[in-house]
Amino acid sequence: MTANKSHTIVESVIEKVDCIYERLRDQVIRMGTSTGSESHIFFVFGASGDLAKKKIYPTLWWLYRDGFIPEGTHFIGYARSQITTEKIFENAAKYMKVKDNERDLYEKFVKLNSYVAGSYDKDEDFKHLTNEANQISNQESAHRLFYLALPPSVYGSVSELISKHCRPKSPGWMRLIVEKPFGKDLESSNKLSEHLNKFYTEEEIYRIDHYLGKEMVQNIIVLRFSNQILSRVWNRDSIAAVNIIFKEDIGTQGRGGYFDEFGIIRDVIQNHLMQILSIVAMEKPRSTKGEDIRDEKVKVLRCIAPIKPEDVVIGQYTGDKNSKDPERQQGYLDDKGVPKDSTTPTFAQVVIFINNERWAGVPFILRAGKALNEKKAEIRIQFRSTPGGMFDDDNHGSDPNGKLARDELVIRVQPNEAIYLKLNTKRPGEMGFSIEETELDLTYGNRYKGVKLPDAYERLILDVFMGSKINFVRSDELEQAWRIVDPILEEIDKKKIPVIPYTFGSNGLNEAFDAARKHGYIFRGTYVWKDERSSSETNKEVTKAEDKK
Ligand SMILES: NC(=O)C1=CN([C@@H]2O[C@H](COP(=O)(O)OP(=O)(O)OC[C@H]3O[C@@H](n4cnc5c(N)ncnc54)[C@H](OP(=O)(O)O)[C@@H]3O)[C@@H](O)[C@H]2O)C=CC1
Ligand SMILES: O=C1O[C@H](COP(=O)(O)O)[C@@H](O)[C@H](O)[C@H]1O
Repeated sequence: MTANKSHTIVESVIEKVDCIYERLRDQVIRMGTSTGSESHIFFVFGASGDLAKKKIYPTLWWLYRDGFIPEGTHFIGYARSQITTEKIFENAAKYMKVKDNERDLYEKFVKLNSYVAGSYDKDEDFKHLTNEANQISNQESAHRLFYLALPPSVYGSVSELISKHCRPKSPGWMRLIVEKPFGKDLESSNKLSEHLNKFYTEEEIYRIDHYLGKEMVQNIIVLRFSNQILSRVWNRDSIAAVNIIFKEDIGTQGRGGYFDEFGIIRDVIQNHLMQILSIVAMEKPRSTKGEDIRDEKVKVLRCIAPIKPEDVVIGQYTGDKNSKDPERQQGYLDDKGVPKDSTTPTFAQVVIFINNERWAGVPFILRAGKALNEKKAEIRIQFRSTPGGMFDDDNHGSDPNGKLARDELVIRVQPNEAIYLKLNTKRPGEMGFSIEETELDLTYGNRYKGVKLPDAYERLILDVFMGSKINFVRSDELEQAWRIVDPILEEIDKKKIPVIPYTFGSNGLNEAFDAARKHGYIFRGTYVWKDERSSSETNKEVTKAEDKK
C-alpha cells in the first residue's frame, strides 16, 4: 500500500469518528431542548474531595470544551468545607489540561460553576441548596444530575435529602450517579439498594463503574458479536482458560484509610473485573439496548457459584528496601491510614467457574494487585492446545517442552489499547517446519493515529446526560457480583486465608501463578509482544515473562 493510500484510510477513520462525535453532540443539544426544559444543573457532591478534583471537574470541562454539554447547563459543587469555586478550580488545575488557546473557553466554563457549603444530614441545608440552584438556573424545572463523589458512609442521608428537597419541578427529570463501593458485602449492598429504592426509581439511579467506560471494555461486545471468526470459537470447546488481569505500579498513596476497610477484592475484583467477566462470558443480547445487555450479564453471573477459599490467593505488599524510589520503599503497613497489624489484601487472585453449557469447566482467573511492577489491565483468552501432534518433532523455538504454543487473544484495556492474537507461524526464511510464535497486532496507537479515545468518565457522564444505561450497573447485577465474592470476603475478614507478603515492584505472587497453572493456564515465557508505540518512544520491548503475567 502506498503511503498516500494508507494516509487516506487513516484520515477517513478520523472523519468517521469526528462524524460520530458530531452526531452525539447534536443529540445532546436536541436532548436539552426537546423536553421543553432547556437547562440542566449538574451537582457535584463531595466537591472538595479527591475524585472531584482529579476526575469529575476535569471531565466536565472536557465535555464542555468539546461541545457535549447542553446549552444552559450550570454546575454546582456541594460539600461541608467552607471553600470557594476558585479554590476548587485551583485544586483541580493540574488535572484540567487546559491548552493556551482554550483559556477564554475555560474561563466561560468556570463562570458556569458555583459552590454551596452545607452538611450531609440537615434538611435546611438541602432546602438552601435547592433555592440556590433555582436562582442560579432561573428555572425550577431544570433537569438535575447529582454526582455523589462522597464516602459511602454518607450516601444514605444525602440520597434521602436530595430526593426530599432537590427534585426539579415537572417536566424536569433527575438522575443520581452513585460511585462505588456499592456496599461492603451482599447485606450492606442490599440495604443500600433498598434505601435508594425508597426514594428513587431504578431509572433514576446510575451506579457508575468507570471500567465500563473504557474503550476496550466497550469493544468486547463488538469484537465478540460482530466477528463470526470469534463468535464460533467463544466457548469451552475451543477456550482453555480466561485471564482477567489488573495491575498497578502504585501503592495506596495515602488512601490506605479507605482501602483498609475494603481490600483489593472489594475495590477492584467485585466490580471492575466482574463486570469485564460478565461481558466476556454473557450470551448474545437481543439488541444493543441497555436492558437487553444487562439482562444477559445478570444471567451469566447467576450461573456462577460463590468462590471457594481454595481458589483464592491473597497478598499484601511490603516495601522494597533496595529501591531508590521512596514510594517503593514504603510497604502497605507504612501508609499512615493503615493499622500496623492490618491483614487487608492488596493483591488477590480468584478462580471462577461458570456452570452453563458454554463455559462449564473453563477457569476464569481474575487477578488484581497494587504495588506491582507495572500498570496494566488486560483480558487473555487462551485457546486449547492444537491436537494431532503433527509438528511434535519439529523445532518450536525456545519452548523447553517442545510443544506448540497455544493461540491466545489478548485485549489490552490499558495502557496503549491493543488487541493482538498470538499464533504460530513458520519461522520466516527457515527450511523445514521450524515454528515460532507471532501475532496479528491491532495496536490502536499505530492503527488509529490521531484518533482521540475519550476518558472513561467522559463517556459515562455523557451517557447520564443522554439517559443511556448500557454502561451502568443494575441492582440485580450488583447483587449477583456480591453473592459470588461474599463467602470468601467473610473468610478473609476472619483471617482464615493466609496473606502472603510480596515486595513492592514484583510481578505478583508465585502462589497465584502456580494456581493458574494448576487450573490449566499455560505460561510459556517464550513470546515477546513488541509494543511498537512504547518501543518507538523508549526502544523497550515488553519482556517475555511480564507479557504472560
Ligand atoms: N478518589 C478516587 O480516585 C476514586 C474514588 N472513588 C469513589 O468516589 C467516592 C469519593 O472518593 P474521594 O473523592 O476519593 O473521597 P474523599 O475522601 O476525598 O471524600 C470526598 C469528600 O467527602 C467529604 N468527606 C470525607 N470524609 C468524610 C466523612 N467521613 N464523612 C462525611 N464526609 C466526608 C469531604 O468533603 P467535606 O469535608 O468538605 O464535606 C471530602 O472532600 C468514594 O465513594 C470513592 O470510593 C471511586 C474511584 C476512584
Ligand atoms: O476504582 C478504582 O480504580 C482505580 C484504577 O482505575 P484506573 O482507571 O486507573 O485503572 C484504582 O486505583 C482504585 O484503587 C479503585 O478504587
